[in-house]
Amino acid sequence: MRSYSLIAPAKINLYLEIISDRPDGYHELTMILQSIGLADQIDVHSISTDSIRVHCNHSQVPTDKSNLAYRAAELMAMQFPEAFAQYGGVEININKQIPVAAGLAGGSTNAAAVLVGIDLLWKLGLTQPELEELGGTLGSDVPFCVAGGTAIATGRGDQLSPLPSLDNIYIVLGKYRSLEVSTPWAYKTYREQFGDSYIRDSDNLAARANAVHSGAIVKAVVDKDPGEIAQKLHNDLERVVLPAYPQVLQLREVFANQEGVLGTMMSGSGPTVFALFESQQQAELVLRQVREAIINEDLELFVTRTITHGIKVVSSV
Ligand SMILES: C[C@](O)(CO)[C@H](O)COP(=O)(O)OP(=O)(O)OC[C@H]1O[C@@H](n2ccc(N)nc2=O)[C@H](O)[C@@H]1O
Ligand SMILES: Nc1ncnc2c1ncn2[C@@H]1O[C@H](COP(=O)(O)OP(=O)(O)OP(=O)(O)O)[C@@H](O)[C@H]1O
Repeated sequence: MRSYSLIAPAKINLYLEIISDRPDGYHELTMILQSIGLADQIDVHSISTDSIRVHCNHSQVPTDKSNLAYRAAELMAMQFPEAFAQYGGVEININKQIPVAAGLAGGSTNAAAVLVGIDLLWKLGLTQPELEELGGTLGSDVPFCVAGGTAIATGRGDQLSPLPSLDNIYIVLGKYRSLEVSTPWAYKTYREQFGDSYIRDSDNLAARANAVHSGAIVKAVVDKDPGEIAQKLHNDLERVVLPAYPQVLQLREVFANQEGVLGTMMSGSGPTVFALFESQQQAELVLRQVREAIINEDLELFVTRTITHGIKVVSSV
């Protein structure tokens, strides 16, 4: 095969708790990550020159080396120079549907798809843990994007433990097109404001265990109880992003006041806000109500749902 098309789903954070900072400059986290139906399509194919080329239909997405998909291809070329020499270069087409810089792991899932696609193109036969490990060198969210489904993520977000799959919880996503939140800014601001409460004593296991409060939502996920999951949603980064972005706070409040919303929260470092629903009908109704409550063409709204997979191959030629 010389060409693969892959679906690269976005993620939301059902839970994000910051435990402490780390010597490597990252933060120690406890998260629950969830793949959702909103996805980009990534096409990868071999080309005769020994170069990496990226094309994208979205004007805000760079196509040079700063694109995470480009960096994923470059990493594969460096790790597997013989395969790169044998199969030649790679052309990557990104059909972007996931809002950019939105807290939905758009770049990370594109990178994950390129790792999976090149593994297939070059017949490397890498295992999922090997792909996840490579992904971790590109970004903290990339290993989850390879695996997908529902998972607890610890460490800097790259250590994954799968949870039972959550299928068909319906979701409305809201994002202001012109608002972007920088992930490094969000973590840095959090550290400046709340760093005093970090548990830095790595030997004090009891203190670290007490610092993690994810037990109730993990139980709700294991019980597959959407109402209970929605009650236990949590994201520490809301503490810095909501005060700095009043529009995001307002959107969250509008969601919270709609009938049928099980729960609402900001995803990752934002600014996307999501709300959870029992049915697609309720989700579509609330989308229309929010559109009427906030008359602003800058606000984009999507209905989607939880899904049980990460990167998926849809065709090969
Ligand atoms: C906000 C989340 O999307 C939630 O899933 C992730 O924690 C961020 O994942 P990501 O975008 O893949 O992040 P990376 O590319 O690894 O890191 C971007 C920047 O975010 C900060 N960062 C990220 C992850 C982490 N555990 N601690 C951090 O402090 C660091 O400043 C880092 O330089
Ligand atoms: N393939 C890509 N898709 C989208 N953005 C990319 C990509 N590669 C690089 N970028 C750059 O990365 C920045 C962050 O975009 P991205 O959509 O990945 O953010 P995000 O969803 O907030 O990520 P995360 O949830 O992992 O923190 C953008 O401003 C964009 O310039």
